[in-house]
Amino acid sequence: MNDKRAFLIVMDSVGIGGAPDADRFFNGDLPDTGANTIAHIAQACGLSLPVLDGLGLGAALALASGETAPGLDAQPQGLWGAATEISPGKDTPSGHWEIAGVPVPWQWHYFPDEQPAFPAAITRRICELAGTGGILGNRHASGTQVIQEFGARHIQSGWPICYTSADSVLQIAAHEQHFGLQRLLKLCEDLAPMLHAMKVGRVIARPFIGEDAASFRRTSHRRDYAIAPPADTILDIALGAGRTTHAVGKIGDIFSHRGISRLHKGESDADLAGHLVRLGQEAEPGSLTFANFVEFDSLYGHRRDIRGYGAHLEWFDAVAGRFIATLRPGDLAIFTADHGNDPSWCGTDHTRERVPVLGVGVGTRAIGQVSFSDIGASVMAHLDLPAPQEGKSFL
Ligand SMILES: O=P(O)(O)O[C@H]1O[C@H](CO)[C@@H](O)[C@H]1O
Ligand SMILES: [Mn+2]
Ligand SMILES: [Mn+2]
Repeated sequence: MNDKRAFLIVMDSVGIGGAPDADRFFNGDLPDTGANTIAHIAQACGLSLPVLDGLGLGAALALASGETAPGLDAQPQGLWGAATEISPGKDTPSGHWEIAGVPVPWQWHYFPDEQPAFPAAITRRICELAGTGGILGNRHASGTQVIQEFGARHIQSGWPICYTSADSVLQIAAHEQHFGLQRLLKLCEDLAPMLHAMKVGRVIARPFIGEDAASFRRTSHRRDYAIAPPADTILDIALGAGRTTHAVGKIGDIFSHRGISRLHKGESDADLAGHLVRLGQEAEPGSLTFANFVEFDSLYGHRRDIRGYGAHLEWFDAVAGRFIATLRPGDLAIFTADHGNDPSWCGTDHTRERVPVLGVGVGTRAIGQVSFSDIGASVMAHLDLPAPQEGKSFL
């Protein structure tokens, strides 16, 4: 067997602008045209990313969008390029599945930005499963704001807080103790088949703790109940060929737990960084490690926190350096992203953008403009495994 290892690392929402179809995606009434996560953070507060920029982040930014950014001007030393998505959604599963060789072949169902957001049949089903007389929320919302607003009424009435966003999701926030964590997870799991049948991508359990608006806080016990990918992804192909596949962070949930040998979860990106560095040291010959670092998106992008996002990028850059130091000759590591989430943009939703493709282990190489699925095809080529249904290796 080929001993080479592959590491595919998704920096969730770290986009570089330039998506050719950005005008078809919206935050509120405003199209995503011009959104650029990396450029706008760098222009607002400067960025020092010696590792990622050294691989070619600034060069990829200029290639993707024609933008330059202060501090991102190194001569690329790695494999570098920019990837464009074709799936009709700017959500996390669409981005990851396409990276893994399976663009989304259907239109997702989105709930309208109206009140109520959910049709009566869904509300009835939630009430029946939860044993409650109603639901709270029932609209588009930010998850941190919705628990501030409805948390106290939730504790008092016992009704679950149900909300959605510009993504194809139905999210249910409920208190870990007053409602019960296991009860919330069971509710979401039992509700998911109805939603999946209508092409709603995910039902997401959003447990929280605290006793009043000042102390309500979401916990790391979030769980996503996602539609399964419609074809074999690189994880299915690698596992099916007898390779070990490591899923770090949300990857298990995103792929509906298919094609995964071992899950490595954590409370925070800091925990996941520990897993990634350990896997760099320990992952088996021939293995595939697929990691997602979610906090760029969940803590900073959706919260429109430009400085927080910038600081997290700089923290991650140091993690990337520590991880790269563990790699062995023959290994390939690729850093990329699944969509944008420009914290300088209006609204609170993802932004349609191109993403960087930054590789370590194959020398300095400009790959130019590629597609999301070329990333998965390249990982499979590196591992000497069959290509997924879409994509062409750039190696
Ligand atoms: O505001 P919160 O609850 O973090 O929701 C965000 O998280 C969801 C799933 O990733 C997205 O659809 C976005 O709305
Ligand atoms: Mn994402
Ligand atoms: Mn998100």
